[in-house]
Amino acid sequence: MIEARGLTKRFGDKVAVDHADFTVRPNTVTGFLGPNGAGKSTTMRMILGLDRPTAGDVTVNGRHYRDLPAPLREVGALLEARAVHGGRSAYHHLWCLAQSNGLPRRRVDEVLGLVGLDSVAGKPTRGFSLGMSQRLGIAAALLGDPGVLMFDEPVNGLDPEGIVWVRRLMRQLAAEGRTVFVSSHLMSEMALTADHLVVIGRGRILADTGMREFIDANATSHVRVRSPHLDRLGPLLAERGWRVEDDSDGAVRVYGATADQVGDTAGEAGLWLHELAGVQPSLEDAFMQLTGESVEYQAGVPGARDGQAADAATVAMTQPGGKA
Ligand SMILES: Nc1ncnc2c1ncn2[C@@H]1O[C@H](COP(=O)(O)OP(=O)(O)OP(=O)(O)O)[C@@H](O)[C@H]1O
Repeated sequence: MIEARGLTKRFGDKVAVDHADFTVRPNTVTGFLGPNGAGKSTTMRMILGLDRPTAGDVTVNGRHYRDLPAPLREVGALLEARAVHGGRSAYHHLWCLAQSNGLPRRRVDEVLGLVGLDSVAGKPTRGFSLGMSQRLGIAAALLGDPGVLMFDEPVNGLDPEGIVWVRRLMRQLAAEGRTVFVSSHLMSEMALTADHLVVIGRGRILADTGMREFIDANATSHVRVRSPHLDRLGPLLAERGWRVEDDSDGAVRVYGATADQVGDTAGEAGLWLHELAGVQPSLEDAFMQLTGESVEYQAGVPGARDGQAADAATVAMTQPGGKA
């Protein structure tokens, strides 16, 4: 279990983490989400005692990291996959870590096998791809067989097979009763991996909630409709009080209605439909909705208002079939 209370970190004038309260529980994969610069790495570094909080507190299993008698046996972490002495082999790197934490040599072989690096164990890590470095970082995190695991962007640089492997590993570690805290920018991946979410924006905790609850609270389902008669159907739908917005490729999104209601409305008016589908909101939809305001680095998008974030660009309200 990881518990943060009032956790705060300032770098000069910059408040990187601002009175953060959250709990990361066992038996669960907890996703740590936030836009670039939101404070994820700083939070993880404070959990591991690498950065000292300016105020507040964070504990692992009720103790500060620095007070843990055998840290690697209690917490395993992957923060910077590349932060490995490049001249050492993967085996040597892990063996050094094992020795300094009183762990047996056989554990090095076990974790190398677990992450699929046994065939390159003797090679210097400077020749490793980012994906191989990630696997080595995961091996190091697992070395002490700890109950608490933290991974900062673990699927960075991994190929699709590697991504599926990490997903299964995280879920398996949680199923074994461990506390798994993982950050990732890949929303679709996070949606498949995490049960619980801690969302941070500009250093503040914006949500600490279940995955389903988070999506339901921050995004709405809609009905996607394509029709050669949108110019007539749109006003009919709007008359019934449903919100109609342009979707991509000439389709529209209808909010507030079920697919049956939209289909019936079209049928009663004798209008053809080429597509009618109920669409559940994604984690990405909910995340963008919640964090749009807390994006620190915003990119301009052609056609968007000044300073509007590319990812946070909102779908323009239009008359169905008309122009934005
Ligand atoms: N050592 C430091 N000195 C000054 N500012 C820092 C330092 N470390 C982080 N920051 C600032 O604190 C804020 C939070 O940074 P942090 O790296 O924790 O964010 P993050 O959520 O991990 O971002 P990313 O997803 O881009 O890795 C940023 O504005 C960053 O520039």
